[in-house]
Amino acid sequence: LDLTTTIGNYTFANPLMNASGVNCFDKDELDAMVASASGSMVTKSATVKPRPGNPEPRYADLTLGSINSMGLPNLGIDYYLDYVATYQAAHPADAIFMSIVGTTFDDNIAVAHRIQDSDFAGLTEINLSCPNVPGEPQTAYDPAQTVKILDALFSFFTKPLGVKLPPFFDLAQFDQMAAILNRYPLAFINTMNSIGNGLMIDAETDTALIKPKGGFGGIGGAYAKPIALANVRAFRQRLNSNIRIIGTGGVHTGRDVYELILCGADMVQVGTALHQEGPQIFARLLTELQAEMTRKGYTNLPEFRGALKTL
Ligand SMILES: C=Cc1c(C(=O)O)[nH]c(=O)[nH]c1=O
Repeated sequence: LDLTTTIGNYTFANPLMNASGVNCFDKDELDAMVASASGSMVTKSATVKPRPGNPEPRYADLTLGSINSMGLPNLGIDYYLDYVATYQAAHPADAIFMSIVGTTFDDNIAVAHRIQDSDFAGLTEINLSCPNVPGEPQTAYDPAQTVKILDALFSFFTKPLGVKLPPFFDLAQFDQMAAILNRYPLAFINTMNSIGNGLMIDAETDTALIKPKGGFGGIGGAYAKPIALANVRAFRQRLNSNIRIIGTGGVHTGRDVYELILCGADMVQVGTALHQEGPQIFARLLTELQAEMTRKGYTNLPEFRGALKTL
């Protein structure tokens, strides 16, 4: 079966990759992604300077997913630029993604300049949806701030650029956000980030599971799947066809991958399940995706991409 998928001038052998923040913090984790069966990979969202992140416990596995308030721990943009420079020299034909984020408007611009001025030849994902920087609202929930950042970025950034979005829950919000995004030459959007500011409790101690923010953290995993399917579908229905879509949220089986593509996804990222199962999950997901395609009589992704039926 043909699992190739394309974003702009980049073609990937298959649509699977990690979600930023999972299995991509340092060289060891990134090398494990390179060794996996994934079609591509993305680095942990990088800030201008390294960050230790929030106090622990800041992550917990849940029966139906995960909760995290990591607080943007990362080794800084220079570390990840070094890693991708080495990677590109060794894999000139394979494109990977770098994720960037700023805790202020100026930092978003500064970290983007670092990529623009580098030899990085892959795709850049700017994170407009980190829910766990105390005191900082998720950028993409503020339309004016989103416009301000995208106006500034596209005044100098010429490399392929996409945005990582938080989930939206109202059709008017889909309309408003899509109208903004359609004004820019985006290579892709990635929908979605974790569902911000959930809360889970330890039954023995009646205590919040994680320490930061009084236990509030982003929710991923099975809890996220219905929201991710809807966000992929809603943006596919609203965005210009030249803006591709990466679908993220709730992937645990090949059928989950299939359903995000059915809703319109070009690439599919795996977060919580990758954290819980490890990079060998990609070989399992590819086997299961191909089994589902065969069951449905498809031999490639465009045959069923966006083909969700409604009653
Ligand atoms: C980059 C910060 C993020 C984090 C974090 O580092 O707390 N967790 C998420 O679930 N999504 C994010 O975008």
